[in-house]
Amino acid sequence: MVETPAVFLITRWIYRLLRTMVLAPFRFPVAVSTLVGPVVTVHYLGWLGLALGVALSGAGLGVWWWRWPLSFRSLVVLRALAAWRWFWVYRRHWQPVLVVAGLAESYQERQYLPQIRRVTCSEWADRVRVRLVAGTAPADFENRVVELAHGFAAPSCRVSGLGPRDVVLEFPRHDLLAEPLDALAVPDEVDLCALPMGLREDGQPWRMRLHGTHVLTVGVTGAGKGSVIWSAIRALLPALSDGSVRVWAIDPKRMELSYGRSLFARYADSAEAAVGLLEAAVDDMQERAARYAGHQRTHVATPEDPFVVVVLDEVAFLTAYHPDRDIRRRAENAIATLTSQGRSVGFCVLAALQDPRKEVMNLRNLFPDKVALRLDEASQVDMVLGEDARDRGANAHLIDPDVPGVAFVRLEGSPVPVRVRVAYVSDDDIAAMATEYGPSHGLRSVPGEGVA
Ligand SMILES: Nc1ncnc2c1ncn2[C@@H]1O[C@H](COP(=O)(O)OP(=O)(O)OP(=O)(O)O)[C@@H](O)[C@H]1O
Repeated sequence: MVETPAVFLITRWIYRLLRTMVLAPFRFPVAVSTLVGPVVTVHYLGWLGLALGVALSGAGLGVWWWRWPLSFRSLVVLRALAAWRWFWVYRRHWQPVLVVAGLAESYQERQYLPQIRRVTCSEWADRVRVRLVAGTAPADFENRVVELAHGFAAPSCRVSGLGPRDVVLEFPRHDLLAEPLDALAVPDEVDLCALPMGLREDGQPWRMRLHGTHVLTVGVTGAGKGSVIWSAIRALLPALSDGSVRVWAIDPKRMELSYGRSLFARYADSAEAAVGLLEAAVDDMQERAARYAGHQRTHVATPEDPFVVVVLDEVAFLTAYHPDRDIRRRAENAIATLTSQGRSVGFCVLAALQDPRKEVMNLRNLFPDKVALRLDEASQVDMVLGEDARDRGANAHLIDPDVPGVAFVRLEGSPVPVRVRVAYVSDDDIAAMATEYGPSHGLRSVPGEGVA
């Protein structure tokens, strides 16, 4: 083994120290001027000058905070917080946490650590930009999100790539989704590509697309699947009353959707009727597709050609649990046809499911969008959100049972799953929705017999 001579080590330390001192005013101009400014002031103007300077700066900051609180918050408060968090949390614990988590690399008896490049704070999270050790990959961090979150005392950690050799670790400081959300206000206008559903963990509204897609909501019993369905229906209400959107509902449990029955253009609660409803949807869809062929490539929702949302609660009842094989086969065929052909002609399936295993539901890949509420096992997360989702922090199997309505979803254009909480639409809300929007919508449903 070759030992590095002490003189080399000392020279390297001195070089590093000098480099830090020279670069510090450029890297941390505010911190350096806050430290150096008072010393220079005392030197040239004395203590009275310093007192005056402090008073003037304090007054200036006060006016800034009072007149422009938003810019004060982002340019002063959050930056000061970032500097503090960099120093107190990340810098201080960086080496032990990374070594214990197995993210430090060794080469020829020397240890190489990924370097913190920058820490920034948003209202809800810290973002730590990290320079990787050459020869390592972002996936090393993705595989250690649980260790990193615990190591820096954060509720979770999410990793995203930022060009070659750079990753960003996002650590929430507190959980904005801890409290339940009441049902959201009914929007004035319906945007089928962005229905207001709840809140994202970064404090932004969570909006869900229905147009041009199908959505599968998966979660154990009591995870909040009903909230996803009802929040979507609530966001559609104005379009239900003007007739440009129609909801066809299948309610095998006869519990979830029956409250709002008067909102649905069609409703079925028995297996036979449910399959009839699905097949009727396929017929309508195919008739529309034939009409559009060669004339129209995209669907625009109008009362003449409404956007049809087929809401399917506990889809496994039809595809796996029903004793009649013929029912299961017909249901699967109809769902597969609707999901594979319905998107461009204005048919959308919004389905809920408890158990995502293949033997229960082998059509899940026909749903482009998934909502993963609390799940039983890690392997189920892979089934719903894809194999890489847990590596990116989407641990839906670790969602606390005390926070129903919390889920992971992938937003458009981003591979990183986002944690959201769907608003809770209570039975009273549903009753009020049915009273206000139901009768004018003119429902014709035959309970128990299915298709109206
Ligand atoms: N978004 C939410 N926010 C807060 N609490 C919720 C939310 N969604 C559901 N809950 C609570 O959890 C309970 C169960 O919810 P819900 O019936 O929607 O779950 P589910 O997934 O549909 O279950 P099941 O499969 O048994 O029907 C509700 O009665 C309510 O108290």
